[in-house]
Amino acid sequence: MEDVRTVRIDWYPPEPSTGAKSIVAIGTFDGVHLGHQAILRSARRLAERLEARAVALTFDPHPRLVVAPDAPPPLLLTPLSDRVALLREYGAEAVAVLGFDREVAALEPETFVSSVLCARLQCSGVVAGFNFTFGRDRSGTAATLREIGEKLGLVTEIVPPVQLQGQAVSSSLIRQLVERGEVEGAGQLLGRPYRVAGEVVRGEGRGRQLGYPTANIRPDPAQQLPGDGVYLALLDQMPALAVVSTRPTFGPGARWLEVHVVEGSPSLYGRRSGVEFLRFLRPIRRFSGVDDLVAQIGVDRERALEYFASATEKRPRLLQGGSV
Ligand SMILES: Cc1cc2nc3c(=O)[nH]c(=O)nc-3n(C[C@H](O)[C@H](O)[C@H](O)COP(=O)(O)O)c2cc1C
Ligand SMILES: Nc1ncnc2c1ncn2[C@@H]1O[C@H](COP(=O)(O)OP(=O)(O)O)[C@@H](O)[C@H]1O
Repeated sequence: MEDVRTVRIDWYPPEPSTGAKSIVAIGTFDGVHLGHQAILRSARRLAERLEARAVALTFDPHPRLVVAPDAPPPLLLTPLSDRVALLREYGAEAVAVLGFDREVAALEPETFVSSVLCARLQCSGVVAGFNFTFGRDRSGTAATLREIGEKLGLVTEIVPPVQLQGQAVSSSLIRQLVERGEVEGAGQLLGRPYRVAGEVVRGEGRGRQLGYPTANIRPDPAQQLPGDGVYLALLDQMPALAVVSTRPTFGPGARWLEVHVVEGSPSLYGRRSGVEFLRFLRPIRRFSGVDDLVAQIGVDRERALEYFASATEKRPRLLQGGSV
């Protein structure tokens, strides 16, 4: 397919202002981590210099789902709506979401740049990460992008890898940390706590009987959940304990995310709530009886109260959504 007029592009906000030239920050951007944030900052700076608009171009579904359909699907750090919001928060004035399919994946690199970037996005400059690949068989690399861009008169910037404590920041590294329950490390690479959002649904009412009601959150099934464990967390900014488990004490079932707000009794059913994971507290255990479980939850709650008392003292912005 060399006619790209039919390639689907959704804009956020919906109507791009017509005629304005754009500087396009391009990538899958899952996680919108420190490396992605550096790309967005470069695009914003370039846009200001060239009096253009900073646009983030991202792909949905995740390209790996399309190019490797038989492999297990990658679990996302940021479902699309979160990703779009974060791209805007970190500097994109508009976000363009390219409907990624086999035809887009098969475009020649030159066609992608001239027809998608230049014709559809009115691009006058492009910014990508050092390891960006695109086009047929991922034959386009950052170097190819620079080469084609220069031929077409585009300003091109390639952002080198961002490192933290000697490690290159990457979505797959963050995914591994989240999966292992290392949410603090993941948060450092993201530049903010790892967040999972979803609707609060009714459970079996057991939590309330135990004296510790828990809001059951139903996340997007395509999002990576932290590994099983009890975590210090914020639920819509409220200090909380988040539990990821199969509830082994009551006979293992499906994996759930549930959250106990440590002070107060907010009414949460039906609401869309966000859980920010701050720190791993302990692994899940199978208790021999309900009394032991309740005693342990009491200890967990004490530790949470202590943590939040000292954290808010040291970092007053904690409860206003400041990074921890
Ligand atoms: C802070 C906290 C820690 C918990 N830890 C465990 C645990 O280690 N093992 C376990 O089987 N259940 C644990 N639970 C209990 C269950 O996950 C769950 O809260 C209880 O079964 C209530 O379920 P319900 O939502 O159906 O009412 C914990 C609950 C809380 C609030
Ligand atoms: N401190 C609290 N933390 C979490 N949820 C609370 C809290 N206080 C009240 N709730 C409410 O109680 C509900 C959970 O009660 P629970 O008995 O565990 O119910 P169920 O398992 O049936 O959802 C939550 O969805 C929320 O609306």
